[in-house]
Amino acid sequence: MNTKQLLAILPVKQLVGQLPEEITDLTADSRAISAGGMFVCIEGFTVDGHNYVKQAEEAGARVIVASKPIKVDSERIAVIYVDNTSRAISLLASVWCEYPSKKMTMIGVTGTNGKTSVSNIIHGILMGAGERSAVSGTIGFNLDGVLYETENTTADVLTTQKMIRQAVEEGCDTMTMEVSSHGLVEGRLAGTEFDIAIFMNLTHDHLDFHGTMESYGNAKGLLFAQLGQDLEKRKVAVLNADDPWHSKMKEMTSYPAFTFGIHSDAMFRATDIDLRTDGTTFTLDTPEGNYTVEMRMIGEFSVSNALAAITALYAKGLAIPDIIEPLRYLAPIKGRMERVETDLPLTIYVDYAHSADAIEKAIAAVLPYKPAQSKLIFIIGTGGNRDRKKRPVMAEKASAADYVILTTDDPRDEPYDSITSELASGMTHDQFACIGDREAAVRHAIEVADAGDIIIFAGKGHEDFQIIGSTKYPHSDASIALEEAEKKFGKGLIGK
Ligand SMILES: CC(=O)N[C@H]1[C@@H](OP(=O)(O)OP(=O)(O)OC[C@H]2O[C@@H](n3ccc(=O)[nH]c3=O)[C@H](O)[C@@H]2O)O[C@H](CO)[C@@H](O)[C@@H]1O[C@H](C)C(=O)N[C@@H](C)C(=O)N[C@H](CCC(=O)O)C(=O)O
Ligand SMILES: Nc1ncnc2c1ncn2[C@@H]1O[C@H](COP(=O)(O)OP(=O)(O)OP(=O)(O)O)[C@@H](O)[C@H]1O
Repeated sequence: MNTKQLLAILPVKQLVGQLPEEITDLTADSRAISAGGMFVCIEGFTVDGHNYVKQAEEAGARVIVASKPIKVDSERIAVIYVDNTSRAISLLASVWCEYPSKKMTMIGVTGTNGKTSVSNIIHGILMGAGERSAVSGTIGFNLDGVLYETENTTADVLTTQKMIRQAVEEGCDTMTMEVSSHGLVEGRLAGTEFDIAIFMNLTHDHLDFHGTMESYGNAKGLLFAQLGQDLEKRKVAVLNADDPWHSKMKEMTSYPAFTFGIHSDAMFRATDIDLRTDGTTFTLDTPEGNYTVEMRMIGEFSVSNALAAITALYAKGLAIPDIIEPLRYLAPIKGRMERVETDLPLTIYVDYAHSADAIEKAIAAVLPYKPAQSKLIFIIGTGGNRDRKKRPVMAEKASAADYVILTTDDPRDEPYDSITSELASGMTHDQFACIGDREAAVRHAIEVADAGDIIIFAGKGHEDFQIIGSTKYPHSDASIALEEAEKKFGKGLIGK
């Protein structure tokens, strides 16, 4: 790209050296720079990008954007000094990618729980309806059926713009993004113009980062505030009327709000809900009449997620029958109360619940169907070096199961005992075991299981690793469980 065109947007404090005519690449990662590129030094939580100038120089960077004095070979490299490099990369990213979000319908989904589920339901319905669609979030960046790995739920600002541009180039009509509170606060969505913003819920999580629920709620509110004020644009807030925080989100925007709910009066409401172990049926009350919805996902929380997706797609302009028909065939979302296919005398689910509310909802999804003499065994862990206040609250909710195994979920540098004992302090009964080593915890679940029991392995969901120290080790709850179950119950497993 022409350098002057790229830099026109930037408030430059000082330029040292000679700018090249063209820039071949833009990055904030010295490990990813290519010859002729521009490297922006970002001060992160862990390291300072200004310390990687030498690597960028060696890799062929031609321009460096910095906010602190740096030393380079000024014959070869131009340095642009700005006040704030994080702000600079946001501005540069939008110009570099040519404001791609304006060229598609952009849907943002926020909330403590349900972001991955809702965004993938929307994507699945659109794909089922024959549209080209992209979705980004915890599971990765899915571009019209091809999955790319991502580091964060909401990627950094440059990666975000590059993903949206790629979706535009691939001819996608819609991109749905999971919007985390971290992403909003850190400005990762700068330059992303959303058309539809969805709010799911706000419950205890991430208080290590946000401090209070109020500040956490305000962070989520940014998605709605950032819809803007240009009333000539057709933008819609889609809000969960069952969550009290929805009125706060409504206050954050002047665009119309479409509501959905199960327990509250809402524009899109689910009634006559039939929750089963193999799927769910409900009546959908809408401004355009009533419809019967059938889907393969289980639990009341999935009804809420489906309502959010239906309401958003209606706001986008789809006819209701065209939304609910593909929904009927949609496979359950990976790692979200996903039943492991086996011919064992056990029912096994893999789930991603790692907040108190999600644990409560996951258990409630199966408890009513537990055979009379059987147990519900629930395995839950928390991450090390992260929000510690949520541990006892999570265990309190897990106590709804008959037998609970308290373990770790990416212990990082924290000792196992510190995690499991803080979890144990919230248990309301004594039918539990603390087993910090997650593999041993999974094996223990099978050891204590009898024919007819239900086991939920919670917290890992789609993830296939466990982070110990700073190393990612391969780990699959389902594979370990099936291997152990094969020893105990014999052969004939169909599962993964
Ligand atoms: C606390 C936090 O937000 N951390 C994010 C942040 O990392 P950081 O500030 O530590 O980055 P850093 O390692 O200090 O690097 C600073 C700069 O130096 C550069 N660098 C670094 C090393 C090098 O060799 N060369 C180099 O140029 C980096 O590219 C970067 O530009 O910037 C990184 C790049 O964008 C993110 O991947 C990282 O997310 C980490 C992995 C993380 O765990 N984040 C969590 C808290 C988070 O954001 N979670 C939410 C989901 C929450 C939910 O469950 O709802 C999310 O959206 O993912
Ligand atoms: N609407 C909901 N309300 C409460 N719990 C939910 C809801 N949807 C899903 N869950 C529970 O939360 C877990 C995580 O769901 P999902 O991945 O969709 O949420 P998320 O917001 O993307 O989570 P994360 O922010 O950690 O990526 C699920 O495995 C399920 O147990």
